Amino acid sequence: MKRIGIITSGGDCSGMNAAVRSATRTAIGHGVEVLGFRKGYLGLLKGDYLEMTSREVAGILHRGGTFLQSARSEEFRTEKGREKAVQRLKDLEVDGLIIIGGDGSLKGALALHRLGVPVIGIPASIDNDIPFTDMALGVDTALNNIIYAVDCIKDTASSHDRAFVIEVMGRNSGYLASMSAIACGAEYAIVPEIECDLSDLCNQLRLRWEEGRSNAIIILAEGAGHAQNIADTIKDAIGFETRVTVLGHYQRGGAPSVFDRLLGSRFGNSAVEFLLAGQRGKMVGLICNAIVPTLLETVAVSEKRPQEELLGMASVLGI
Ligand SMILES: Nc1ncnc2c1ncn2[C@@H]1O[C@H](COP(=O)(O)OP(=O)(O)O)[C@@H](O)[C@H]1O
Ligand SMILES: O=P(O)(O)OC[C@H]1O[C@](O)(COP(=O)(O)O)[C@@H](O)[C@@H]1O
Ligand SMILES: [Mg+2]
Repeated sequence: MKRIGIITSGGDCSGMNAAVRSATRTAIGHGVEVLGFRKGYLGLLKGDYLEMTSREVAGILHRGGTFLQSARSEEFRTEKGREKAVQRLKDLEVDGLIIIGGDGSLKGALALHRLGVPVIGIPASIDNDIPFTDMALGVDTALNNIIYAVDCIKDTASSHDRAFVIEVMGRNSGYLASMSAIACGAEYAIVPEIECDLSDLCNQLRLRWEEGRSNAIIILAEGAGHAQNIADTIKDAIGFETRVTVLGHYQRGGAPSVFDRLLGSRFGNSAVEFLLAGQRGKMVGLICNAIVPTLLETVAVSEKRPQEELLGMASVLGI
């Protein structure tokens, strides 16, 4: 291979820059040129790229987001769009592509692989909903952001005897909600994977209220319910004064944690090594602390569910 491309696609997350830097420098170390396409599949379709040098990726390791920028592209979802992307790669004499992104971007990577493009995917999404990797890039930093915010809210909740419903990200994934509930000692986590019985939640909070616990933290994954409705239901059922905080995109930014810097560096390095060694249509994943490649075909048809024992632990520790 003489020239490869790199893109960051879908929801951005901290650690993407570490992966771009590592992949770029690994390729350059092998004498391979690197093009960094801007804004994910959008830049690929437009032919909007940067010629990546070792200097180009200097000073980005500690920065959140992605300096290549990210986007969601409707055109790439169409067959015509993907054929245009393949032609663009041929015109630019790009022999292989590293795709850093979430579940959707990795499905796009599989589509390109089926069209004959040598691709390796890197899982990057704060949702941690991608199978065949214990952790995706960005998850650890997002969790650290959340626990900082929840700890702050706990101080004010206890000062005023209030219950807070704190909405965290995860439209279809309860990972951030359940793990942050354990890490912050929240009373309850509401996740999309498990039906929430609001009357049961209120009964439990009432028991605690009667025992003298006059504040509560309920962490809600954004896809699992409406924060204000839940807060109103708790207020009506128990008499707790309630407040809602939506953490929103704050969770996705900020300097990557040590874990995400190391993971991004390992993913970027292995992705290029695998690509140059002739592996095709695979995703690198972290499994039992080793970087393991899995076929994108397998990743696409598999589902990652939150670990039942951790969800159970979240409810037991909230007592
Ligand atoms: N099934 C699919 N086939 C082809 N391309 C896809 C598919 N799903 C997503 N994509 C492409 O990947 C982009 C990012 O996907 P999205 O789901 O929005 O984010 P993420 O990768 O973070 O999950 C989409 O805008 C689209 O261009
Ligand atoms: O960036 P947007 O368009 O506001 O989307 C928000 C969604 O992106 C995420 O932050 C990350 O999801 P993806 O990595 O799959 O894009 C979700 O938790 C959230 O629901
Ligand atoms: Mg996604």
